[in-house]
Amino acid sequence: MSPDGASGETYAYLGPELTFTESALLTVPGAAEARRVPATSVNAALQLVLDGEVGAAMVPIENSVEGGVTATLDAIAVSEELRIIREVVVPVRFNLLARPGTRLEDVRVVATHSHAIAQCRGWVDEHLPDVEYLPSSSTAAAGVALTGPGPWPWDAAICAPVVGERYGLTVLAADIGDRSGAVTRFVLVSRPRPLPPRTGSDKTTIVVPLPDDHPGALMEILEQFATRGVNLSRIESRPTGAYLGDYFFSIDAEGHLEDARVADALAGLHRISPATRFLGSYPRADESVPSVARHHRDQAFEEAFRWVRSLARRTGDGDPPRR
Ligand SMILES: O=C(O)C(=O)C[C@]1(C(=O)O)C=C[C@@H](O)C=C1
Repeated sequence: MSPDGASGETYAYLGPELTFTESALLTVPGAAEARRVPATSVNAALQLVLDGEVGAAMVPIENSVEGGVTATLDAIAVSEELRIIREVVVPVRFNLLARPGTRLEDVRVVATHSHAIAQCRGWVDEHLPDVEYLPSSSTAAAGVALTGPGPWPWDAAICAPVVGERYGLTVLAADIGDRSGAVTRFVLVSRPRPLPPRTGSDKTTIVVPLPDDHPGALMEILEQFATRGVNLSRIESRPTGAYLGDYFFSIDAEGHLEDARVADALAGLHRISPATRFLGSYPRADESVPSVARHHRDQAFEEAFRWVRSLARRTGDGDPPRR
């Protein structure tokens, strides 16, 4: 199967239609024509991949205001069978939508996704200080629920503007996000398959369990990247769930597994934390190319290894020294 979009690929995503996740999926070449299966949660979307019902799933992983999407971070951290093959970054803008005839002062209960309310908290506190908030499985699900027959569990929904346009809902307030320029990052996740080729502008996601509880353990992890000139674009600690204080680190590093500096950093991590897991190398959404010092480039690693091997030969008649 091809890495994305092309012939025969099928997709799951956090649905229903008109979620931000669907708009992320529609940026994948071929996805608009492909079979797309909406799921009611991140876990349900990933399960469709694991069950072989679809080839890949688009799920949110990180928001510029609210941070990591823990459902995704945890699900991909524990499964041996999931790999990230692509990332997509989508701008997020929110409208407060209601059935026609509803006025702002009528709104007692608002529903939306937990990441959306967190991004609109300032506006809601200022304009609807007494409102009750109900979490919904996605922004679009909260909007769609207002279009069915009553009784309605909430008076208004915080959604992408397109939800109002599609369903004829009234815009009670537009662009209510607290931070203009907010973006959410999504990842396309499949079962293990050949890695997307190295582009020179790539990211590698890994999970590193904290090896054992001793001073400097986190420093040892970070050193593996620092000494090889590998920049990190995200590092988050998540509880393993086993007991209080047991954590793993979810890390995005600049570069591809085929970059010698990244492969060498992973080898170092494996030595200090053997349960380190590789979750994929894939092209960066922003296409930015990291500046890599001469001594961290592939050629410098190759030359250095050649030099080390040559030392053994120079000690005698060509055979490595005996122990
Ligand atoms: O509810 C949606 O529309 C989603 O796609 C989920 C989600 C998220 O998980 O962060 C995506 C983008 C926005 O930040 C708010 C909600």
